Parts: sequence; C-alpha cells; structure tokens
Amino acid sequence: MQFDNKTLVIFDLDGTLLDSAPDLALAINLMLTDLGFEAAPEPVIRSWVGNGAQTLVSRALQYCGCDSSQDSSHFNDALVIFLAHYQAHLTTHSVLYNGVFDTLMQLKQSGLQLALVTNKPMRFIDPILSAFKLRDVFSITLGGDSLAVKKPHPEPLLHTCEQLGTSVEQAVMVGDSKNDILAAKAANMQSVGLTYGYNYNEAISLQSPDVVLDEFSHLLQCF
Ligand SMILES: O=C(O)COP(=O)(O)O
Ligand SMILES: [Mg+2]
Repeated sequence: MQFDNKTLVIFDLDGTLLDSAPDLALAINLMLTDLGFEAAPEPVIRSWVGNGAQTLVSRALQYCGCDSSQDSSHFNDALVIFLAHYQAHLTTHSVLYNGVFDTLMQLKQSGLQLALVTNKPMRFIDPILSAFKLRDVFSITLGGDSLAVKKPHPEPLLHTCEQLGTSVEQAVMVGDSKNDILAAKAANMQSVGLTYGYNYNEAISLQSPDVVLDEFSHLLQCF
C-alpha cells in the first residue's frame, strides 16, 4: 500500500527501530538477582516489554510471586535498581534492526519529517539515539514520561502532530506493538505494524494496522 500526502512519520523505538530486549532483560535479571530472586528467561522478559519501565518491573515482580502493585514497598526499590542497571547497559547488546539506519536516512532525504514516540523513559532516549547516530534525525522525541499519559493513549501522537503543525491525516504511526496501533486508531491516524518486534507474543496483524511489514526497509515502498 502507498500512503499519499503524508509529511510526518512517527516511529516507536523498542521492537521497531531497536532490538533493546537483550539489555532490558539483562537489567531486569540484575535487578531480580539483587533482590534475591532467580533470573527469568529472555523470551519471557521480551513479552513484558511495551508499557514502559514501571510496568516492566511490575511484571517481573509478579512473575517472581512478589507483590507487584506499584504502591508496594518492594516496587519502588525494584524500580530504582532496574533503572540504574538499565542506565549502565543501554547499548551493551542492543542493536538497530536490519536496514533501520539507511531507511530512516532515505525517508528523511525524501522530505518527510520523522518523530519518535516511545513508552521508554525520556532519560534513556538521548544516550541511545546518540550511540546509534540518530540524534538529529527526529524533529521531536517523546518518552513514556513526557506527558501524563503514554501509548496506547492517543495523546502522545496528537501532541507530536500539534507541535509540528501537522494534521493527523498527514501523519502515520510505525510500531511493533498493539499499543502503537491502538494509539494510532484512537488518534484517527493511519498505522504500519512491524511483525518482528515485541507484541506480547501476539501477531500484530490482529490489531489491523493499515499496513503490515516484515522488514523495516519495506517502508520505503509505502511513501
Ligand atoms: O519501554 C517500553 O516498554 C516500550 O517502548 P516502546 O514504546 O519504544 O516500544
Ligand atoms: Mg515497541
């Protein structure tokens, strides 16, 4: 499918541009070990990614049979420990998916504006983008804690359009998770679902994005 009249492409980060699960799993397992629990297998941790750091930690504690509610005393300690470990391992094992760098450059050179809307905490985004030489590619970058709500709420996408003076019709959301597609639909925005990321072990096609792609570089055929 070809998108007509688009001027803005909004990208998700984890599972879309960046295979960050190995470092998220590393940091979660260091946290679990610090707290006296056994490490969890990486494929299991992968299925917990998508709703930001707090939910990731909460799911890890729940997996260990610990009170995971976000007002429990364990929770805050665990979150602080996780954030410190992840800060130290933002790009230890994480890699851009195949074709991501060149495809972003080509989309930008073709005149499209690019934006990043992730549920990852804002403090991690700049160091990660810098490490992959992507810092100057995006016109705007929003983290999961930039606004009061995060994806699947439509607000981060609407806010991005507003900030860039773009209408929702001129924008498209590209992501790997149901949170990306649900946010796009709630914002009345068209969307692309990528099949290779993290979506709670569910097929992204179940969310009926406008386009489903197996490879990031196939985006070039849509614009
Ligand atoms: O940090 C997460 O849980 C997911 O981040 P994402 O929105 O970039 O996929
Ligand atoms: Mg994602």
